[in-house]
Amino acid sequence: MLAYKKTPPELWSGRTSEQKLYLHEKVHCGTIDEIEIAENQKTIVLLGYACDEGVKRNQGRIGAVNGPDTIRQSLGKFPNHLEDDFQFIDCGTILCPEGKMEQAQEDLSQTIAQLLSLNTFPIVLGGGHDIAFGHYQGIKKHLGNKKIGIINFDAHFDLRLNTPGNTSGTPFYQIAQECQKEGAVFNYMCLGVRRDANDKTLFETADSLNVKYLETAHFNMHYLEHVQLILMQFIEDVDHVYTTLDLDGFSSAYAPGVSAPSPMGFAPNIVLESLRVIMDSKKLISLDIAEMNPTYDSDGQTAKLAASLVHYVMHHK
Ligand SMILES: N=CN[C@@H](CCC(=O)O)C(=O)O
Ligand SMILES: [Mn+2]
Ligand SMILES: [Mn+2]
Repeated sequence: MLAYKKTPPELWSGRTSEQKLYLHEKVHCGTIDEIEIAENQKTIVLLGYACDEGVKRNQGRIGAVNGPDTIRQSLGKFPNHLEDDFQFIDCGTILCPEGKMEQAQEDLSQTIAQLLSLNTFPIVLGGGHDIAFGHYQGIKKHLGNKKIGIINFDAHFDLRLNTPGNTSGTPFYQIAQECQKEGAVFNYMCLGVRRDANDKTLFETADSLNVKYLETAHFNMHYLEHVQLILMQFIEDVDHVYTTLDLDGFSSAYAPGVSAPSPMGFAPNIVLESLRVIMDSKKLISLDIAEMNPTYDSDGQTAKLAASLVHYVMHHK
């Protein structure tokens, strides 16, 4: 691995108790090689991807390099409702030395494949949305020829052509290209797409790649039944689901701390309802949260939202 940082346990802090009432008291920090898993034990592993090189290349506002630690600091203060025999591990952060995004993605991919082979459930904290390319590669390494469905909650398709180079705006185009080369189906759904944040060519690319998507106007509680239905139909067609949550899909009223904010973005309740459908399917193999940018956060509210999402997923696994 090119660059990696073990999480210092002091990063996790909060109220103290005798009964591990808080997540900072439940978590164990260690490298992937130190993880010991008892047979049949449920294990959730947090992994950081501290990289905003892709955002920089995409002409965005940098700062997401500090996303993973900020989410950890917020999450540590949350209550722990996990069963005693449930393991919660923080296996550190993949770093991205200046300009080395592709190497960081490769390191992420290797680590994800290893975590999945250990039968754990990874939750990756970003970092720019280039996290998705590395994360997907790792899942694919582990699953071989199985059908992977990608569900992205995002204001953006992130289907920009990577001919000028890979960025935080190209991950799903890169995956689509790879699927095409291998003669595999590209199973990609994007929920919360903003017409005012994706140009005409991106909609054309999405259509030509048979991407399933819902625009923000139709991704809210008024359309709950429809949202549930299209999610169930999408999930039925694949063997496993990889979910990626780009915080910039949320309205900036909820998530100001991102590289590219969305004043007219979606609200948390429809995301939680969607996550419930995904988790009930029992096909969710791995998840990440992208684009946490503490530089632009206000009163830690985006970090808290990200931590709430992690908390929700952890407690429904
Ligand atoms: N990760 C994706 N980012 C968006 C950025 C949009 C913007 O700069 O406003 C994209 O490329 O589409
Ligand atoms: Mn994105
Ligand atoms: Mn986005």
